[in-house]
Amino acid sequence: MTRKLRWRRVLVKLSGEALMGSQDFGIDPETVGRVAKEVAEAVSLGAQVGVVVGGGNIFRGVAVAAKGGNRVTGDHMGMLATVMNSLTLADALRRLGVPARVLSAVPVPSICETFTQRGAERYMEDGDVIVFAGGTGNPFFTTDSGAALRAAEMRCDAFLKGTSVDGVYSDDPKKVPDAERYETLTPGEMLGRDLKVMDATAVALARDNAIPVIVFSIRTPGALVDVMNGVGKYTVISD
Ligand SMILES: Nc1ncnc2c1ncn2[C@@H]1O[C@H](COP(=O)(O)OP(=O)(O)OP(=O)(O)O)[C@@H](O)[C@H]1O
Ligand SMILES: O=c1ccn([C@@H]2O[C@H](COP(=O)(O)O)[C@@H](O)[C@H]2O)c(=O)[nH]1
Repeated sequence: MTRKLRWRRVLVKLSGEALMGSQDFGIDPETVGRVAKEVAEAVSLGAQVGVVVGGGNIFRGVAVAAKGGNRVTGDHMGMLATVMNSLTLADALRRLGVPARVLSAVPVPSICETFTQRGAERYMEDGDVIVFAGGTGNPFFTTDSGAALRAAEMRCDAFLKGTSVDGVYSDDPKKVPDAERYETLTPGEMLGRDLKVMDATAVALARDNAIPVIVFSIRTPGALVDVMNGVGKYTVISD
């Protein structure tokens, strides 16, 4: 018996920091392999999958600005960091036999294709996993906003944010141990309470396009497939 798919097409946002594994910086190949396997399993359920990887394991523009440097240059470097993460994830997917393509909002034509909505649509319909690199292509944004933008452009049925915590809490659970996890929240509640797990632009963009956001822990093995099957621990943000 074939299980009914919860969503036909999903955008999976993976935290850059999750790719570090137990390291303090950079890319841990073993962790990338484990995450790629989980994406491959999501694909095997029959869904069309787009992925956005953050860059926090390598570089964030705000870190430059905090030290008095040029924020725009810092953001350019951050976007290039997401290209690096995307390349390694796509390679790991291909090693598992999953066709994967990196489409970057920042043109680096000798390395990967430049993002166009039409190109991405064609590849997704063919069943390729698209790894959307370079965020929005603009400074002063984050990959969460880039992911919400791609989810809207690609008409995804859900935006699955895989991060280092297993949902949205009443406060940052890493700082406030007795913070409570929400099962569901509306985007209005999320924005009104200024909850920080993802930026307000991303929440608003998903809300305006009626795309539910599911926040789950990509550090928990199997959590992505559980979310696809509607089980496990996560928070749903939707009206
Ligand atoms: N109310 C909250 N509920 C849950 N997490 C929160 C909350 N407030 C702050 N956080 C923090 O937000 C973090 C997730 O945001 P962050 O931007 O660090 O991750 P990311 O987007 O997954 O990573 P990256 O930028 O590397 O892609 C969590 O690690 C958590 O500590
Ligand atoms: O649209 C975008 C997306 C990202 N950036 C820069 O990249 C880093 C890494 O992304 P995270 O979302 O923080 O993981 C980000 O801090 C920005 O510096 C960008 O400029 N525009």
